[in-house]
Amino acid sequence: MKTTLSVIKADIGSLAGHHVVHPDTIAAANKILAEAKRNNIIIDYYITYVGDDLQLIMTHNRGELDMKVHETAWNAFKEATRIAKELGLYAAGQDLLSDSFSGNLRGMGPGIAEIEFEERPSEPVVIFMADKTEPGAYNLPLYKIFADPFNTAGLIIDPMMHEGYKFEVLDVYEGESITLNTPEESYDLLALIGTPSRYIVRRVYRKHDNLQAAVVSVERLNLIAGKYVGKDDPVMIIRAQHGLPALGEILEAFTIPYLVPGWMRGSHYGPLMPVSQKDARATRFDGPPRLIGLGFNIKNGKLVGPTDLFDDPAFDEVRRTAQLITDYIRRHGPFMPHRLEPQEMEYTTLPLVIEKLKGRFKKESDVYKAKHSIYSHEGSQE
Ligand SMILES: O=C(COP(=O)(O)O)[C@@H](O)[C@H](O)[C@H](O)COP(=O)(O)O
Repeated sequence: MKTTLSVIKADIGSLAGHHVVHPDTIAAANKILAEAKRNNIIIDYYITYVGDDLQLIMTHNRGELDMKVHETAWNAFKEATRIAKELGLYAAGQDLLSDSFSGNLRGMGPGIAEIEFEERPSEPVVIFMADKTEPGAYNLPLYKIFADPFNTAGLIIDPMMHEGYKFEVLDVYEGESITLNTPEESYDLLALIGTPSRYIVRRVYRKHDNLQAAVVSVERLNLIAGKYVGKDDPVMIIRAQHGLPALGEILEAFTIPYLVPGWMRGSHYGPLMPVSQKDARATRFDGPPRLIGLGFNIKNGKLVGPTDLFDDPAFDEVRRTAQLITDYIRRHGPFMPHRLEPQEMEYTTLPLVIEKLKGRFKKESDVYKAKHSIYSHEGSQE
């Protein structure tokens, strides 16, 4: 029988601002998941958080997008929201865009990463969870892990990996997807995923046997809601070892605190800082964007672990570099390239401010007029 690993997350309200999940809301979600386990809807579960996002990690045999599993997650988020409201936590129920559950959670606000597989004799998985950024933030490490031999030695050395991997990329503006093969189509792949706000790596497969190796939650909240409702704060599952990238090759991709969009008001680029669970809280300028990584083994659907992967001095220098980048880029204040580009600011509250100034602009010669508005997607470079 196949096992499904479902990681479903939502911001249902947090303590002292968009900062950290409150333990009482975790306890509320725990009651619902414990009951689902007793009723054999799920086999096992683990609940955690990164910043203000509540993370439900569940195993079962029901496949992806299963109604009962998704309803369980929905009920857990609803119950946690009820407690968040009782405690007066900030932005209670923020990511629950709908009032009632209908079939599965797609398009309802929570982020979803699910993967169904035949368990190998030993099944190591890594779950990454980020706060104050968006799904395209995983494009860069996924490329490094599955396509860059300077990161992943196994691409050269291990015959099971040597043929390469297939990347399924979603265009979130057009609602289309494309699958590209590496290494032969690497440049085409990079041409797309170098624009991570639009082209998001959703799944990765090993080429020679189609084994699925990775999945990302691709929901972009603001595109779904049509307005700013917080950042998507994506999760990613990667299967490791024995013909897949080794744990250390997966973690190697996070040794540079690369710049991601998000941070304060979802409107700024900042370094993605890998931290331990105890530091998974947004502080400086509501950030900097944080990433945690938990490692598990899955045996007959049971979750063995976790191990807190960035709780390690080997990542101290990465964090220090992230602080230096933070200091440097913060000095740009409201100026690009710290602040996001206009197309992305469209989903924040900035257009309301600009709208107010509209009547005060005076007509000038057409020489100064561009063919397209910078706030319109039409005719843009993307
Ligand atoms: O990005 C943020 C929240 O995103 P998140 O909830 O983590 O998805 C924060 O920086 C807020 O935008 C900021 O704290 C202002 O919040 P409000 O006062 O507008 O709620």
